[in-house]
Amino acid sequence: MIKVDKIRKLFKKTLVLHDISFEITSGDFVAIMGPSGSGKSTLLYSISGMDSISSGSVLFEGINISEMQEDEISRFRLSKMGIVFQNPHMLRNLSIFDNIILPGLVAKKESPDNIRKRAAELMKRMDIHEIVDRDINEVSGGQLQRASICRAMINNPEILFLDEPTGALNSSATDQVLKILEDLNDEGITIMTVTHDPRVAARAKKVLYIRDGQIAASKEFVEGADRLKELDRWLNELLLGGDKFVLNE
Ligand SMILES: Nc1ncnc2c1ncn2[C@@H]1O[C@H](COP(=O)(O)OP(=O)(O)OP(=O)(O)O)[C@@H](O)[C@H]1O
Repeated sequence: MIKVDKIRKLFKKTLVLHDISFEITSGDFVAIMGPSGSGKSTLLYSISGMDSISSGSVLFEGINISEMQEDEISRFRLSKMGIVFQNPHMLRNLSIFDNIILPGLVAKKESPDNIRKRAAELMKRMDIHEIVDRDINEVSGGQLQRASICRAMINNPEILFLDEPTGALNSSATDQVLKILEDLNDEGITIMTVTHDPRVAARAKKVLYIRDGQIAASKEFVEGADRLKELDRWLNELLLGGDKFVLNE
C-alpha cells in the first residue's frame, strides 16, 4: 500500500530522518515508538504528505505522493487518509458534529445528507452521540479524541495516521480508543500510529523503533503471544542499548 524509500528530512541543516525505508501493507497496524525527539512525528507527517521530505520517495498504491504539489496532496489526503493529531485541532466556533462533517463537506465525495448520516453513525459507534451539539470545550479529552477519530473517518479513508492518540487520556479513555482502533483495523482500515504507550503498541501487528531518525529495530508479533510481555522484553533490550524510554502510566 505504501512504500517508503530512503526518505530524508532536513530541518535547516539538521538531518532528522536518515534514509528511512519500509513498507506498509493494506490491513497493517504499525506502531512507531522511540525516544523523544527521535523523529517519530516527523516520519508520520512525512509519510502522510503533511510535511515535505528532502529526498527519497513515498509511493501510495504506486503513486509518488512526495512529488505532488500542495493542493494535489491535500486533495489526495482528504480522500485516502485520515489523520488524528496529538492535539485535536478542532474549530472552536463549530459544534463537535460540525467539526466532524467539515472534511466531508470539503471532499464532496458524498452528498451533505450522506455525510451527516455517516457522522451520526460514527458518533454513535464511538459512543459520543450525546455530545453532537456541544462545543469542543464542553467535552472530556477522551470524547474529543473519539470525535477526532470520527472526523478522520468521515471520508472513509484507507489508512488512519495517528500521533500519540492516547497521550493525554486516562486509562479507561485509552481502552476505549484502543478498542475503536482495533475494530477499525479488523474491518480493513490500515493504521499507523506514533506512541510512547506499550499498551497501544501491543495492539499493533508491527512495531518500528526509531532512534536518531533511523529505524533502529522492528518487531512483528507472533500470533497468540503475550504481546505486552514480548514488547516489554524487546524494549528493555533496546533500553540496554542506551535509550531512555518513558512508559505512560
Ligand atoms: N519544524 C521544525 N523545525 C526544526 N526542527 C524540528 C521541527 N520539527 C521537529 N524538529 C526537530 O526534529 C527532531 C524530531 O522531532 P519529532 O517531533 O519528529 O520527534 P518525536 O520523536 O516525535 O518526539 P516526541 O516523542 O517528543 O514527540 C527533534 O530534534 C525536533 O526538535
